[in-house]
Amino acid sequence: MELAQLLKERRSVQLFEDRPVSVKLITQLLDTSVWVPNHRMTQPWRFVLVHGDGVKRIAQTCRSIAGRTGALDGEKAYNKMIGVPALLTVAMRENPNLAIREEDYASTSCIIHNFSLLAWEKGIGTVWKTPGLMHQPEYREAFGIQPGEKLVGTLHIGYPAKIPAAQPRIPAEQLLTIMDS
Ligand SMILES: Cc1cc2nc3c(=O)[nH]c(=O)nc-3n(C[C@H](O)[C@H](O)[C@H](O)COP(=O)(O)O)c2cc1C
Repeated sequence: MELAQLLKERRSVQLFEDRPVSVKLITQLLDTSVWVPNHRMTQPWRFVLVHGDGVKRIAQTCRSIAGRTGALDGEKAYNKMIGVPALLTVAMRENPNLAIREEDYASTSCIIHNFSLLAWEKGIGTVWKTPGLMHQPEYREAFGIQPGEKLVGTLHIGYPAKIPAAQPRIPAEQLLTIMDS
């Protein structure tokens, strides 16, 4: 697939087939995804992949957080998670220097999008999730996220059961200022 087509046709997928995604393939895609630009080459990222019975454990954690905080319907939170074949949580070491931290976040975000595109090319769907509950200690603990690490998000990964329609983008022409002097 041409890169331009891949960029435009990738969608965030919320519903997945009940079919596992190979851990070997995910690892290979990740190994390509880390070839991002990274000022100072800090490479502050790390990944936690949860699949199989692990997803059930995370779904139970989400239900328990929802029950405790009352922010979400516990069963809804559980059911949303239990249907996801694989969860990839991306963590980033938080540099005390704000400028470096922002650069690091930019690079880590590039990895996530690289991964989503490479996965899409293989017929695998993803969605980058940053739910409110990911800031809760139990969610961080469930993925083994350490103090001093930013949880950048959790990617839901699987073969798409439904591909959502594209949401229109503002043409870049309307957002572009060109200066020639
Ligand atoms: C930083 C970031 C956080 C996101 N968090 C969520 C989320 O928590 N839940 C969700 O359903 N989608 C989330 N998304 C996906 C967006 O909703 C999605 O990209 C947007 O609706 C456009 O759809 P598309 O990716 O299919 O083009 C997130 C995307 C980004 C970049």
